[in-house]
Amino acid sequence: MAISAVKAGADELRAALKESANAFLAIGLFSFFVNLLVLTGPLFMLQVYDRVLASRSEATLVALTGLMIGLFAIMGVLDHIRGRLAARIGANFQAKFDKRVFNAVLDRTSLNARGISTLTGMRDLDAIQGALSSPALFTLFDIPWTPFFLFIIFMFHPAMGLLGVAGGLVLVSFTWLNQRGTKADQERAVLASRMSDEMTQSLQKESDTVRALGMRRSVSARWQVLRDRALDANVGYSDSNGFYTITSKTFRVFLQSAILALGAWLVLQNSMSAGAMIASSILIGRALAPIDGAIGSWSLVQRALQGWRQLSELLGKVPEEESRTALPKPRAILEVQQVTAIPPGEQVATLRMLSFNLNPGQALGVIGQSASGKSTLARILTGIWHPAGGHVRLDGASLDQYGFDGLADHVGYLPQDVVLFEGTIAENIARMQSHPDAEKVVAAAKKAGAHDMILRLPDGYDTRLPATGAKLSGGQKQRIGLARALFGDPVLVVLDEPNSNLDAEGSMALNLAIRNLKAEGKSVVIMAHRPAAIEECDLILILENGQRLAFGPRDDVLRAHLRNHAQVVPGTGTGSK
Ligand SMILES: Nc1ncnc2c1ncn2[C@@H]1O[C@H](COP(=O)(O)OP(=O)(O)OP(=O)(O)O)[C@@H](O)[C@H]1O
Repeated sequence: MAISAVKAGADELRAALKESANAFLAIGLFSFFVNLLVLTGPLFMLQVYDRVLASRSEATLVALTGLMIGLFAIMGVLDHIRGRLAARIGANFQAKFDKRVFNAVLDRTSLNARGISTLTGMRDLDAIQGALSSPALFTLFDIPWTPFFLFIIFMFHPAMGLLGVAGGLVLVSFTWLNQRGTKADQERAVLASRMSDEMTQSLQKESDTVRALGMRRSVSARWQVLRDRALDANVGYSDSNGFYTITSKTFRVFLQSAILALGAWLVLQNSMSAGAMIASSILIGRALAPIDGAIGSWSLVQRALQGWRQLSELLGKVPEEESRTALPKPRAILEVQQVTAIPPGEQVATLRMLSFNLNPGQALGVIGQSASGKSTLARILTGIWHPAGGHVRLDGASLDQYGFDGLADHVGYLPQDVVLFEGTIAENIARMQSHPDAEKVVAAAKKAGAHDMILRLPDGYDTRLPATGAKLSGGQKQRIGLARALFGDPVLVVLDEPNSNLDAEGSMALNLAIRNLKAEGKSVVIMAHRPAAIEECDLILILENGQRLAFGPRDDVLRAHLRNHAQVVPGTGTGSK
């Protein structure tokens, strides 16, 4: 992984934090006054012990108490405000990245790249948001005050100061040990629960297969192993973190008493006043609170840091798409020039130096054995994958010049496995637009020859589909998938095995749709296994091991390369090879 990509991702995150610079400054300012007001308690004690008790003046006590109440009230308000500011920094950060991370996660998933789990993207963002909004943030602002409070204790008596510093050092070592002792456990816990979540998701999706093949016991055993691992790591983490948290808390309480004991001894030696003894005890508690807080919120911070690293990597690997100059609607002229394709994260090319042209009104059938590269070509033509070499041009412009969303307006795609989303049939055809234009939806369905089939559904176009699209048969899904591909009047339509689930009626509707597209001057590419799909094709491309074996007019290519061409597409002549 290129370090520069991670750096670019981290820079993007940092830039977003910089946008909250004013809020950070305000928190700094409020923290300044909050910490200054912390002196209220010790000063009050100092006055009560050394002045009120000595003078036995009730009026002074009342005045001091009134002042103390006022100052504490101000401190409470300021502390509350900085809490609200922190919550807003976290929320702004999340709001800024929600869409960006969601898109990056989607792109990353569709690229199917290795090495980074896309599931963590949103959780990483939540973790950073959580840490930014939590009191962990204040630790950063409060810790610089620790030396100041220790200095005041020194002023009371050097021995008290030394005890405070020694106590602080012990707590810092606890923090360090905590960090070392829990990091591995925490990372293990996050990884294990991520893996079990991913498995749960994929099993949920394939629950029918799992049940039908009696795989429930074996997959649940595998899942259980992951769950147990996550649980083990979590318990380990919680044990060690808990140990350090409790030990440091107890130590801090002990230190407060120890400093009282030392103070009392110094008072007995007449080296210090009783007020200073009490004030020191309060101050030491406050001086060491941020260190204690750092240990307590360590898991939050650690998770946020891990999230920061992972998000930097994700955002660095999937840079934000630059805004492109919108191009006019292209003509259906497709040029594939010396294209080589390598699946993301792989080394070996699955398409090699492939070239062909397609003109308006032409349909190309792409045939070839399994794994010959047909679906790879579909992904390249739709811009899902970028060519590792060569160019794909639509009306002269390479596909990336249209931008990802822009391209989708011009290129329709029917994938091999049609997945419909939770929503109505109309929304699905309209590619999940929330208020789809009914006219366009019906036009696309009619073009796909799916209109009548949709009307026969219980609620017609408003039939609601569950997340799995489960209500429909394979053929119905494929026909709605075709309507979705044709929505918005694309000029190039790429159909990957469009008839694998179609009955005779569906096949006829498909062929009619292809004929109509050709008549409208669109171009169509059909990846085909079944002969019926290439009936309407003018051209044929035969792929073998990712290379072009033949390309040309359908009948010529079939006659030259297939022994049984007459059976493949009836009416293409009688000669055989
Ligand atoms: N996402 C991917 N990651 C890695 N390799 C892939 C990926 N998709 C396809 N391949 C590889 O690319 C090669 C071509 O696969 P492709 O799906 O393009 O073939 P196909 O001709 O469409 O096959 P089929 O007719 O069985 O659908 C195969 O060797 C396959 O293993």
